[in-house]
Amino acid sequence: MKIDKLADFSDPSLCHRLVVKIGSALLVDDDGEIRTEWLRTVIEDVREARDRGQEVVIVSSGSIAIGAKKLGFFGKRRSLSEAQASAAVGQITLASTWSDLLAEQGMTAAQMLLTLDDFEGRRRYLNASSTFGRLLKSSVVPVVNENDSIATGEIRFGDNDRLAARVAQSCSADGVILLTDVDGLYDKHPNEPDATRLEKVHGVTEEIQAMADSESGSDVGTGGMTAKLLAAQIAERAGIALAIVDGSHRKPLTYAAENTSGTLFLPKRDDSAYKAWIGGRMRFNGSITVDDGCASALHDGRSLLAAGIVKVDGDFERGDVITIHDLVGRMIAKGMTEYDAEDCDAIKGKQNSKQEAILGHTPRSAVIHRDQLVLL
Ligand SMILES: Nc1ncnc2c1ncn2[C@@H]1O[C@H](COP(=O)(O)OP(=O)(O)O)[C@@H](O)[C@H]1O
Ligand SMILES: N[C@@H](CCC(=O)OP(=O)(O)O)C(=O)O
Repeated sequence: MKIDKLADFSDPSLCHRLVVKIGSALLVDDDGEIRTEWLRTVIEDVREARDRGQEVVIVSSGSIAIGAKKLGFFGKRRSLSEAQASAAVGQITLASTWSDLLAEQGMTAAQMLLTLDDFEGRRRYLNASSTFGRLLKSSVVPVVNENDSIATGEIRFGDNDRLAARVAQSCSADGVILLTDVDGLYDKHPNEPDATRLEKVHGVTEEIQAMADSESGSDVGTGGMTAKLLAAQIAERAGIALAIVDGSHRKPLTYAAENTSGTLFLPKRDDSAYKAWIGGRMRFNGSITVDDGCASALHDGRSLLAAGIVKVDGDFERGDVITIHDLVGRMIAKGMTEYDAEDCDAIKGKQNSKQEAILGHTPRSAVIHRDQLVLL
Protein backbone atom coordinates (compact mmCIF):
# COMPACT_ATOMS: atom_id res chain seq x y z
CA MET A 1 0.00 0.00 0.00
CA LYS A 2 1.22 3.47 -0.89
CA ILE A 3 0.05 7.01 -0.36
CA ASP A 4 -2.96 7.51 -2.63
CA LYS A 5 -4.97 10.31 -1.02
CA LEU A 6 -4.30 13.32 1.20
CA ALA A 7 -5.46 11.55 4.37
CA ASP A 8 -2.70 8.94 3.81
CA PHE A 9 -0.07 11.55 4.74
CA SER A 10 -1.38 11.22 8.32
CA ASP A 11 -1.17 7.43 8.35
CA PRO A 12 2.09 6.28 9.97
CA SER A 13 1.93 2.92 8.17
CA LEU A 14 1.95 4.72 4.78
CA CYS A 15 3.88 7.83 5.71
CA HIS A 16 6.33 7.13 8.48
CA ARG A 17 8.60 10.07 7.63
CA LEU A 18 7.01 13.33 6.51
CA VAL A 19 8.54 16.61 5.32
CA VAL A 20 6.36 19.69 5.78
CA LYS A 21 7.36 22.87 3.94
CA ILE A 22 5.96 26.21 5.04
CA GLY A 23 6.24 28.98 2.48
CA SER A 24 7.10 32.61 3.21
CA ALA A 25 3.66 33.63 1.98
CA LEU A 26 2.10 31.76 4.90
CA LEU A 27 4.59 32.20 7.69
CA VAL A 28 4.93 35.96 7.43
CA ASP A 29 2.03 38.43 7.36
CA ASP A 30 1.75 41.52 5.17
CA ASP A 31 3.74 43.53 7.74
CA GLY A 32 6.65 41.09 7.81
CA GLU A 33 5.70 39.62 11.20
CA ILE A 34 5.60 35.88 11.95
CA ARG A 35 2.02 34.54 12.27
CA THR A 36 2.77 33.09 15.68
CA GLU A 37 -0.74 32.00 16.67
CA TRP A 38 -1.25 30.16 13.40
CA LEU A 39 2.22 28.60 13.68
CA ARG A 40 1.26 27.19 17.10
CA THR A 41 -1.55 25.30 15.38
CA VAL A 42 0.86 23.89 12.78
CA ILE A 43 2.99 22.66 15.67
CA GLU A 44 -0.08 21.04 17.23
CA ASP A 45 -0.39 19.11 13.97
CA VAL A 46 3.28 18.13 14.20
CA ARG A 47 2.83 16.93 17.78
CA GLU A 48 -0.22 14.87 16.84
CA ALA A 49 1.67 13.34 13.91
CA ARG A 50 4.47 12.33 16.25
CA ASP A 51 1.97 10.93 18.75
CA ARG A 52 0.68 8.72 15.94
CA GLY A 53 4.25 7.48 15.35
CA GLN A 54 5.26 9.70 12.42
CA GLU A 55 8.60 11.48 12.13
CA VAL A 56 8.43 15.08 10.90
CA VAL A 57 11.01 17.32 9.25
CA ILE A 58 10.11 21.00 8.77
CA VAL A 59 11.37 23.15 5.91
CA SER A 60 10.65 26.73 6.90
CA SER A 61 10.98 29.82 4.73
CA GLY A 62 10.74 33.33 6.09
CA SER A 63 14.24 34.46 7.08
CA ILE A 64 14.55 37.11 4.35
CA ALA A 65 11.10 38.60 4.94
CA ILE A 66 11.59 38.68 8.74
CA GLY A 67 15.09 40.16 8.51
CA ALA A 68 14.02 42.67 5.85
CA LYS A 69 11.38 43.98 8.23
CA LYS A 70 14.00 44.48 10.98
CA LEU A 71 16.48 46.18 8.65
CA GLY A 72 13.94 48.43 6.92
CA PHE A 73 14.08 46.61 3.56
CA PHE A 74 10.60 45.06 3.74
CA GLY A 75 8.32 45.60 0.73
CA LYS A 76 11.14 47.17 -1.30
CA ARG A 77 13.25 45.84 -4.12
CA ARG A 78 16.36 44.51 -2.38
CA SER A 79 19.93 44.16 -3.61
CA LEU A 80 21.59 40.77 -3.19
CA SER A 81 23.63 41.96 -0.22
CA GLU A 82 20.50 43.42 1.44
CA ALA A 83 18.71 40.09 0.96
CA GLN A 84 21.69 38.18 2.40
CA ALA A 85 21.92 40.53 5.37
CA SER A 86 18.16 40.18 5.88
CA ALA A 87 18.46 36.39 5.87
CA ALA A 88 21.24 36.50 8.46
CA VAL A 89 19.15 38.71 10.76
CA GLY A 90 15.85 36.93 10.10
CA GLN A 91 17.14 33.39 10.49
CA ILE A 92 17.96 33.92 14.18
CA THR A 93 14.41 35.02 14.90
CA LEU A 94 12.97 32.27 12.72
CA ALA A 95 15.00 29.54 14.43
CA SER A 96 14.30 30.80 17.93
CA THR A 97 10.56 31.04 17.17
CA TRP A 98 10.50 27.42 15.99
CA SER A 99 12.59 26.33 18.94
CA ASP A 100 10.36 28.14 21.48
CA LEU A 101 7.07 27.02 19.93
CA LEU A 102 8.15 23.38 19.56
CA ALA A 103 9.41 23.45 23.18
CA GLU A 104 6.00 24.76 24.36
CA GLN A 105 4.60 21.45 23.12
CA GLY A 106 7.42 19.28 24.48
CA MET A 107 9.55 18.98 21.34
CA THR A 108 13.20 19.79 20.64
CA ALA A 109 14.16 21.67 17.47
CA ALA A 110 17.37 21.38 15.44
CA GLN A 111 18.45 23.89 12.82
CA MET A 112 19.88 22.69 9.49
CA LEU A 113 20.94 25.39 7.02
CA LEU A 114 21.74 23.89 3.63
CA THR A 115 22.65 25.05 0.14
CA LEU A 116 22.13 23.44 -3.23
CA ASP A 117 25.79 22.35 -3.19
CA ASP A 118 25.16 20.27 -0.08
CA PHE A 119 22.92 18.05 -2.20
CA GLU A 120 24.95 18.07 -5.43
CA GLY A 121 28.07 16.47 -3.97
CA ARG A 122 27.50 12.85 -2.99
CA ARG A 123 29.57 13.07 0.22
CA ARG A 124 27.85 16.14 1.62
CA TYR A 125 24.49 14.69 0.58
CA LEU A 126 25.22 11.54 2.59
CA ASN A 127 26.41 13.65 5.54
CA ALA A 128 23.10 15.53 5.52
CA SER A 129 21.23 12.20 5.30
CA SER A 130 22.97 10.74 8.30
CA THR A 131 22.45 13.90 10.37
CA PHE A 132 18.72 13.82 9.59
CA GLY A 133 18.61 10.14 10.51
CA ARG A 134 20.36 10.71 13.84
CA LEU A 135 18.21 13.71 14.77
CA LEU A 136 15.00 11.84 14.04
CA LYS A 137 16.23 8.83 16.01
CA SER A 138 16.64 11.21 18.97
CA SER A 139 13.06 12.45 18.45
CA VAL A 140 14.27 15.91 17.48
CA VAL A 141 12.35 18.00 14.90
CA PRO A 142 14.81 19.25 12.24
CA VAL A 143 13.91 22.73 10.97
CA VAL A 144 15.60 23.34 7.62
CA ASN A 145 16.13 26.46 5.55
CA GLU A 146 18.44 27.45 2.76
CA ASN A 147 21.64 29.10 3.96
CA ASP A 148 20.65 32.30 2.19
CA SER A 149 23.48 34.43 3.61
CA ILE A 150 26.08 32.51 1.64
CA ALA A 151 24.15 30.81 -1.18
CA THR A 152 23.95 32.94 -4.30
CA GLY A 153 23.56 32.44 -8.03
CA GLU A 154 24.06 28.93 -9.24
CA ILE A 155 24.59 27.39 -5.80
CA ARG A 156 21.18 28.58 -4.64
CA PHE A 157 17.76 26.95 -4.73
CA GLY A 158 16.05 30.32 -4.17
CA ASP A 159 12.70 28.76 -3.47
CA ASN A 160 12.28 26.30 -0.62
CA ASP A 161 10.06 23.89 -2.59
CA ARG A 162 12.93 22.13 -4.35
CA LEU A 163 14.92 22.29 -1.13
CA ALA A 164 12.04 20.42 0.58
CA ALA A 165 12.01 17.74 -2.14
CA ARG A 166 15.77 17.27 -1.87
CA VAL A 167 15.53 17.13 1.93
CA ALA A 168 12.80 14.49 1.60
CA GLN A 169 14.99 12.48 -0.70
CA SER A 170 18.04 12.75 1.53
CA CYS A 171 16.14 11.65 4.62
CA SER A 172 14.23 8.90 2.75
CA ALA A 173 10.86 10.44 3.55
CA ASP A 174 7.61 8.86 2.36
CA GLY A 175 5.79 12.13 1.77
CA VAL A 176 6.20 15.90 1.36
CA ILE A 177 3.49 18.44 2.05
CA LEU A 178 3.99 21.93 0.62
CA LEU A 179 1.85 24.30 2.67
CA THR A 180 1.12 27.44 0.70
CA ASP A 181 -1.54 30.09 0.09
CA VAL A 182 -3.40 28.20 -2.65
CA ASP A 183 -5.20 24.86 -2.32
CA GLY A 184 -3.27 23.06 -5.04
CA LEU A 185 -2.39 23.19 -8.70
CA TYR A 186 -4.97 24.76 -11.02
CA ASP A 187 -5.09 24.14 -14.75
CA LYS A 188 -4.47 27.87 -15.23
CA HIS A 189 -3.69 30.74 -12.87
CA PRO A 190 -6.22 30.52 -10.01
CA ASN A 191 -7.16 34.17 -10.56
CA GLU A 192 -8.80 33.15 -13.85
CA PRO A 193 -12.56 32.62 -13.33
CA ASP A 194 -12.70 29.17 -14.99
CA ALA A 195 -9.52 27.75 -13.39
CA THR A 196 -10.03 24.20 -12.05
CA ARG A 197 -7.99 22.43 -9.38
CA LEU A 198 -6.36 19.11 -10.20
CA GLU A 199 -6.95 16.44 -7.55
CA LYS A 200 -4.20 14.04 -8.58
CA VAL A 201 -1.23 14.25 -10.91
CA HIS A 202 0.40 11.12 -12.32
CA GLY A 203 3.69 12.54 -13.56
CA VAL A 204 4.65 16.18 -14.06
CA THR A 205 4.53 16.31 -17.85
CA GLU A 206 5.21 19.35 -20.07
CA GLU A 207 1.44 19.87 -20.22
CA ILE A 208 1.26 20.05 -16.42
CA GLN A 209 4.25 22.37 -16.26
CA ALA A 210 2.60 24.75 -18.71
CA MET A 211 -0.23 25.32 -16.19
CA ALA A 212 2.08 26.98 -13.67
CA ASP A 213 3.24 30.54 -13.30
CA SER A 214 6.59 31.34 -11.69
CA GLU A 215 5.29 34.58 -10.16
CA SER A 216 4.59 34.35 -6.46
CA GLY A 217 1.08 35.25 -5.36
CA SER A 218 2.53 37.31 -2.49
CA ASP A 219 5.23 39.93 -1.94
CA VAL A 220 7.41 37.50 0.01
CA GLY A 221 7.11 34.13 -1.81
CA THR A 222 9.61 32.89 -4.40
CA GLY A 223 9.19 30.64 -7.42
CA GLY A 224 5.37 30.46 -7.52
CA MET A 225 3.76 27.25 -8.76
CA THR A 226 6.62 26.53 -11.19
CA ALA A 227 8.99 25.85 -8.28
CA LYS A 228 6.43 23.52 -6.68
CA LEU A 229 6.14 21.49 -9.87
CA LEU A 230 9.93 21.17 -10.08
CA ALA A 231 9.82 19.92 -6.50
CA ALA A 232 7.07 17.46 -7.44
CA GLN A 233 9.26 16.18 -10.26
CA ILE A 234 12.19 15.53 -7.91
CA ALA A 235 9.87 13.77 -5.47
CA GLU A 236 8.12 11.61 -8.06
CA ARG A 237 11.46 10.33 -9.37
CA ALA A 238 12.55 9.50 -5.85
CA GLY A 239 9.36 7.51 -5.19
CA ILE A 240 8.01 10.13 -2.75
CA ALA A 241 4.40 11.37 -2.75
CA LEU A 242 3.99 15.15 -2.63
CA ALA A 243 0.96 17.30 -1.91
CA ILE A 244 0.33 21.01 -2.40
CA VAL A 245 -2.25 22.18 0.11
CA ASP A 246 -3.64 25.43 1.42
CA GLY A 247 -1.92 26.06 4.72
CA SER A 248 -3.82 29.18 5.71
CA HIS A 249 -6.30 27.30 7.95
CA ARG A 250 -5.62 26.60 11.61
CA LYS A 251 -4.07 23.13 11.97
CA PRO A 252 -3.57 22.98 8.20
CA LEU A 253 -2.36 19.36 8.07
CA THR A 254 -5.48 18.14 9.84
CA TYR A 255 -7.63 20.41 7.69
CA ALA A 256 -6.11 19.10 4.44
CA ALA A 257 -6.53 15.48 5.49
CA GLU A 258 -10.14 15.94 6.60
CA ASN A 259 -11.27 18.12 3.71
CA THR A 260 -9.19 16.45 0.99
CA SER A 261 -8.53 19.80 -0.63
CA GLY A 262 -5.20 19.98 -2.39
CA THR A 263 -3.31 18.38 -5.25
CA LEU A 264 -1.59 15.04 -4.77
CA PHE A 265 1.40 14.13 -6.95
CA LEU A 266 1.90 10.40 -7.08
CA PRO A 267 5.37 8.88 -7.23
CA LYS A 268 6.30 7.73 -10.73
CA ARG A 269 8.81 5.08 -9.85
CA ASP A 270 10.99 3.93 -7.03
CA ASP A 271 14.59 4.27 -8.17
CA SER A 272 17.47 3.13 -5.98
CA ALA A 273 18.66 5.81 -3.55
CA TYR A 274 21.67 6.41 -5.79
CA LYS A 275 19.61 6.83 -8.96
CA ALA A 276 17.18 9.08 -7.13
CA TRP A 277 20.11 11.28 -6.12
CA ILE A 278 21.27 11.51 -9.75
CA GLY A 279 17.69 12.27 -10.86
CA GLY A 280 17.44 15.14 -8.38
CA ARG A 281 20.73 16.78 -9.39
CA MET A 282 20.32 20.33 -10.70
CA ARG A 283 23.77 21.57 -11.65
CA PHE A 284 25.79 20.07 -14.48
CA ASN A 285 29.20 20.74 -15.96
CA GLY A 286 28.29 19.42 -19.37
CA SER A 287 26.00 17.54 -21.68
CA ILE A 288 26.02 15.14 -24.57
CA THR A 289 23.67 14.83 -27.52
CA VAL A 290 22.81 11.36 -28.81
CA ASP A 291 21.29 10.07 -32.06
CA ASP A 292 17.80 8.56 -32.31
CA GLY A 293 19.02 4.96 -32.11
CA CYS A 294 20.89 5.68 -28.89
CA ALA A 295 17.91 7.58 -27.42
CA SER A 296 15.62 4.63 -28.03
CA ALA A 297 18.22 2.18 -26.62
CA LEU A 298 18.32 4.28 -23.44
CA HIS A 299 14.53 4.09 -23.20
CA ASP A 300 14.84 0.30 -23.49
CA GLY A 301 17.09 0.30 -20.42
CA ARG A 302 20.48 0.02 -22.14
CA SER A 303 23.73 1.79 -21.28
CA LEU A 304 24.91 4.80 -23.25
CA LEU A 305 27.65 3.83 -25.74
CA ALA A 306 30.07 6.23 -27.45
CA ALA A 307 28.81 5.12 -30.86
CA GLY A 308 25.50 6.96 -30.26
CA ILE A 309 27.04 10.29 -29.22
CA VAL A 310 26.92 13.08 -31.80
CA LYS A 311 27.99 16.09 -29.73
CA VAL A 312 29.78 16.86 -26.46
CA ASP A 313 29.40 20.20 -24.64
CA GLY A 314 30.98 21.60 -21.51
CA ASP A 315 34.00 20.75 -19.46
CA PHE A 316 33.19 17.75 -17.29
CA GLU A 317 35.35 15.24 -15.45
CA ARG A 318 34.98 11.50 -15.15
CA GLY A 319 32.44 10.87 -12.35
CA ASP A 320 30.45 14.08 -13.00
CA VAL A 321 26.70 13.88 -13.52
CA ILE A 322 25.88 15.27 -16.98
CA THR A 323 22.69 15.69 -19.00
CA ILE A 324 21.81 13.73 -22.14
CA HIS A 325 19.83 15.34 -24.96
CA ASP A 326 18.16 14.02 -28.09
CA LEU A 327 18.65 15.49 -31.55
CA VAL A 328 15.92 18.09 -31.05
CA GLY A 329 17.56 19.29 -27.84
CA ARG A 330 15.17 17.73 -25.31
CA MET A 331 16.83 16.63 -22.07
CA ILE A 332 16.07 12.89 -21.93
CA ALA A 333 18.32 11.63 -19.14
CA LYS A 334 20.96 12.42 -16.52
CA GLY A 335 23.86 10.15 -15.76
CA MET A 336 27.31 9.78 -14.26
CA THR A 337 29.93 9.70 -16.97
CA GLU A 338 32.85 7.26 -17.13
CA TYR A 339 34.90 9.66 -19.29
CA ASP A 340 35.82 13.34 -19.13
CA ALA A 341 34.63 15.71 -21.87
CA GLU A 342 37.84 15.46 -23.88
CA ASP A 343 37.76 11.64 -24.07
CA CYS A 344 34.01 11.64 -24.77
CA ASP A 345 34.60 13.99 -27.67
CA ALA A 346 37.47 11.84 -28.98
CA ILE A 347 35.44 8.61 -29.01
CA LYS A 348 32.03 10.01 -29.99
CA GLY A 349 30.41 8.10 -32.84
CA LYS A 350 33.00 5.28 -32.58
CA GLN A 351 32.33 1.59 -32.00
CA ASN A 352 34.04 0.04 -28.94
CA SER A 353 36.57 -1.77 -31.19
CA LYS A 354 37.87 1.59 -32.51
CA GLN A 355 38.20 3.28 -29.13
CA GLU A 356 41.35 1.61 -27.79
CA ALA A 357 43.57 3.15 -30.45
CA ILE A 358 42.17 6.62 -29.63
CA LEU A 359 42.25 6.34 -25.84
CA GLY A 360 45.49 4.35 -25.52
CA HIS A 361 43.83 1.91 -23.11
CA THR A 362 41.02 -0.65 -23.09
CA PRO A 363 37.76 1.28 -23.23
CA ARG A 364 35.15 0.96 -20.51
CA SER A 365 32.01 -0.95 -21.39
CA ALA A 366 29.95 2.25 -21.72
CA VAL A 367 30.20 6.03 -21.47
CA ILE A 368 27.33 5.94 -18.97
CA HIS A 369 26.35 2.60 -17.48
CA ARG A 370 22.61 1.98 -17.16
CA ASP A 371 22.98 1.70 -13.35
CA GLN A 372 24.24 5.30 -13.32
CA LEU A 373 21.61 6.61 -15.76
CA VAL A 374 18.21 8.09 -14.98
CA LEU A 375 15.64 8.64 -17.74
CA LEU A 376 13.49 11.75 -17.45
N1 LIG B 1 -1.52 26.99 -12.00
C1 LIG B 1 -1.45 27.49 -10.76
N2 LIG B 1 -2.17 26.91 -9.77
C2 LIG B 1 -2.11 27.40 -8.50
N3 LIG B 1 -1.36 28.48 -8.13
C3 LIG B 1 -0.63 29.09 -9.08
C4 LIG B 1 -0.63 28.63 -10.44
N4 LIG B 1 0.21 29.42 -11.14
C5 LIG B 1 0.72 30.32 -10.28
N5 LIG B 1 0.21 30.17 -9.02
C6 LIG B 1 0.57 31.01 -7.87
O1 LIG B 1 1.50 30.34 -7.03
C7 LIG B 1 1.38 30.92 -5.74
C8 LIG B 1 2.11 30.05 -4.69
O2 LIG B 1 3.50 30.15 -4.83
P1 LIG B 1 4.41 31.09 -3.84
O3 LIG B 1 3.80 32.46 -3.79
O4 LIG B 1 5.82 30.97 -4.28
O5 LIG B 1 4.13 30.43 -2.43
P2 LIG B 1 5.08 29.97 -1.23
O6 LIG B 1 5.71 31.19 -0.66
O7 LIG B 1 4.11 29.29 -0.31
O8 LIG B 1 6.09 29.02 -1.79
C9 LIG B 1 -0.10 31.02 -5.56
O9 LIG B 1 -0.46 32.00 -4.63
C10 LIG B 1 -0.61 31.37 -6.98
O10 LIG B 1 -0.82 32.76 -7.11
N1 LIG C 1 15.03 30.71 2.13
C1 LIG C 1 14.18 31.86 1.94
C2 LIG C 1 12.87 31.40 1.41
C3 LIG C 1 12.69 31.57 -0.04
C4 LIG C 1 11.17 31.55 -0.29
O1 LIG C 1 10.47 32.52 -0.01
O2 LIG C 1 10.71 30.38 -0.72
P1 LIG C 1 9.13 30.02 -0.80
O3 LIG C 1 8.64 29.95 0.58
O4 LIG C 1 9.19 28.66 -1.44
O5 LIG C 1 8.41 31.02 -1.64
C5 LIG C 1 13.88 32.54 3.26
O6 LIG C 1 13.97 31.91 4.33
O7 LIG C 1 13.54 33.71 3.24
